[in-house]
Amino acid sequence: MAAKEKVFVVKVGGNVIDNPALLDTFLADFAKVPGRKVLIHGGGKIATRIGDKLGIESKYLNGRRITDAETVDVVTMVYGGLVNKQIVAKLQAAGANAIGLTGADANIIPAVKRPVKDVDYGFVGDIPAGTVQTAPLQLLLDAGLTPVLSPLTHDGKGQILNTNADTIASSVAVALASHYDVRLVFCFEKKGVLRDANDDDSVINLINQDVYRELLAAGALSDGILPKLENAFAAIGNGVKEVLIGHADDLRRNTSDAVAGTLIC
Ligand SMILES: Nc1ncnc2c1ncn2[C@@H]1O[C@H](COP(=O)(O)OP(=O)(O)O)[C@@H](O)[C@H]1O
Ligand SMILES: CC(=O)N[C@@H](CCC(=O)OP(=O)(O)O)C(=O)O
Repeated sequence: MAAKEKVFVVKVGGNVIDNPALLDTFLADFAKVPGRKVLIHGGGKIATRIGDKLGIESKYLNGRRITDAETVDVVTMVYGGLVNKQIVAKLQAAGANAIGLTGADANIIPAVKRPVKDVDYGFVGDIPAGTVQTAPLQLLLDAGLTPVLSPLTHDGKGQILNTNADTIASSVAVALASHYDVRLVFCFEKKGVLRDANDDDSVINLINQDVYRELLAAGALSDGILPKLENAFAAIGNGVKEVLIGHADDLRRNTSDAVAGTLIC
């Protein structure tokens, strides 16, 4: 069988997006990543700040934003508009022919509103296995374009849903893995997953299920690192060839043969 072509699926998070110098360096590096690539961005921090200005308080539970009717409007404007279009413009300036999309565009990411159990997350979308549509992404990639996806999905009935950007990255990577050799790289402002969240140099180079359980039991993981690891394991368990979690400044290394940060296996 012929070897599959390679695709890099890269996710960049809110702390990087909120730091203009870090973001510019990251986007310049991303533009230079050779071959087919997809960027997924977050922007939670900016949505929180703009929500505050509008008098709309942000509430999170288990790393997910509780998204009521007012909040879904804020995140639609911030993720689908401001953040997505600024990233696309910067990538164009850096020489990558980027095209910015939400998961509603071309029906790339149909989702299901999270059912109310103990908690009502509001307009938060879960992505059922096998629903991401790869055909539009393949068309764009074949045309030499670089899709830039915001963390918005839709329910097929006209409602935009807010979906954690790490979940989007993992689901897109898994879907593309049927067609390509996929390396998924989560980029944030730490050098990797840390054994001690207060010690930036305590990076764990390799995390398997046993180490993951041990870290959970030790209480070493909190906030946004929880959905990141859940999504990283979902990707590696469902056909994605390589999954890395590292610093935005290490993107060049993490899209080459070298690895900097945490490898998930
Ligand atoms: N053990 C840990 N290793 C790394 N980050 C951790 C750890 N425990 C908690 N965190 C927190 O998780 C955050 C990463 O999640 P998040 O802010 O959602 O990332 P992103 O910017 O990619 O969206 C880090 O900024 C850090 O504050
Ligand atoms: C449901 C949910 O929590 N959605 C996220 C989407 C943005 C995101 O994931 O941004 P980061 O990658 O910057 O954290 C939120 O609104 O915060």
